[in-house]
Amino acid sequence: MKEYLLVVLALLGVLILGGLSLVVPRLRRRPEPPTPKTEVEARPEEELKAPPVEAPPSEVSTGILVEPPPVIEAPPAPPIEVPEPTAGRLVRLRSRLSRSQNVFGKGLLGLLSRDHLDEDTWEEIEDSLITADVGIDATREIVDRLRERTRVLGTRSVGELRALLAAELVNALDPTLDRSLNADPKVGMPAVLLVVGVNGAGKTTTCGKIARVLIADGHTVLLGAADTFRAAAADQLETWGGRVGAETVRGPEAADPASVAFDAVKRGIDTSVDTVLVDTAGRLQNKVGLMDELGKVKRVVEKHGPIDETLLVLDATTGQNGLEQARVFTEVVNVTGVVLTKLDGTAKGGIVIAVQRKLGIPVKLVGLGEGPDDLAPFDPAQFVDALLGTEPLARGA
Ligand SMILES: Nc1nc2c(ncn2[C@@H]2O[C@H](COP(=O)(O)OP(=O)(O)OP(=O)(O)O)[C@@H](O)[C@H]2O)c(=O)[nH]1
Repeated sequence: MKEYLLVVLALLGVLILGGLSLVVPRLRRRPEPPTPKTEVEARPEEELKAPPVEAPPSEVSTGILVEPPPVIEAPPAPPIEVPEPTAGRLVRLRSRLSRSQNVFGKGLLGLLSRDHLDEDTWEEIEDSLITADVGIDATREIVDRLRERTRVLGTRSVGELRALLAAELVNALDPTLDRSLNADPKVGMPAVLLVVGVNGAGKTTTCGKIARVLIADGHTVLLGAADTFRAAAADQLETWGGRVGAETVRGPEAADPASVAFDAVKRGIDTSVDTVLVDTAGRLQNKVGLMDELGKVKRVVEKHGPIDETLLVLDATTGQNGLEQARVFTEVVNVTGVVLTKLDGTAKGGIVIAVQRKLGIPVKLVGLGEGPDDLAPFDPAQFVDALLGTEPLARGA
């Protein structure tokens, strides 16, 4: 009996120990926080079910032709612009000369209208002209002639004085000079225009604007990007050309400018355009190597035939300093015309007179703003009318 009791107790002990080993680990383990459901998991199952995909009916099984996927067309090329006509541009842009108008129209006319034109007044007139960059020699001539004519005239009305001043200024601008652009082709050969000047004068912009001037006047034009020094210049020129449908010939970066210019003229001959306009890199007149390079561009282009026009682009805001630069250019290439840019940004509009006197070369075009058609053929009478604020038809000089 005792033995039987011991066996029962031993069995009970085993059962109790076994039960504890099952319960204790459960009690020790801390419950894990529930992991937040992702947005997708949070959505009801129904929602997650993809809509049923219908298989396209097969042509074989249905006998119906399946349309091919639509062809995505390239965006249409921007329309070719029609540049403004060149006639009347200077009249349209006359207000751009407002800073110079203050000197000539208001300042000079005010002085001339004084009751007594004494020595001090004449000195003031002289100073105004010199400040407006007319240049000393031209100023002396203009003032001497004005003194003489006002003395002869005796009493003077404002209208008469305005007419006298206008006549003297037009005379100083030499209205007899030929200012037309030589841009007409010869038999089998386009006219070739070379555009030169110092850095930042506005050559590339002016090339683009000249292309528009020529196209407005009925020419076909090809542009040559021989400014291989400034990486963006060729892109800039190409954009200008693209707007008016003119092709641009360019070379690889840092290519020999003479070879790009040569290729451009060759392409112009092959495609029978009327005019090839060659843009060159800006260069300082005192850099001998760069000036020699310009001479080479000219010589290489001339293997095709003579250059018809070499335009020197001058920044009007550089005033008298620009004149010395200009002189050196005329020694290296045969400059036939001047383009005076940025006249809209200066009160020194008299620089037109000084440039022509110093270089003996006509100003053919003037830049009066950054807009694509803000380049005008230069006309002395219209320019003086604009400077003096005179109505074009009212000027009786
Ligand atoms: N206000 C005004 N700005 C002008 C005129 N002509 C050119 N410019 C500006 O002058 C700046 C220089 O023009 P660019 O054509 O790049 O000059 P660039 O001579 O080719 O320059 P480089 O190749 O560096 O020698 C540009 O911001 C033009 O918009 C103008 O008549 N009036």
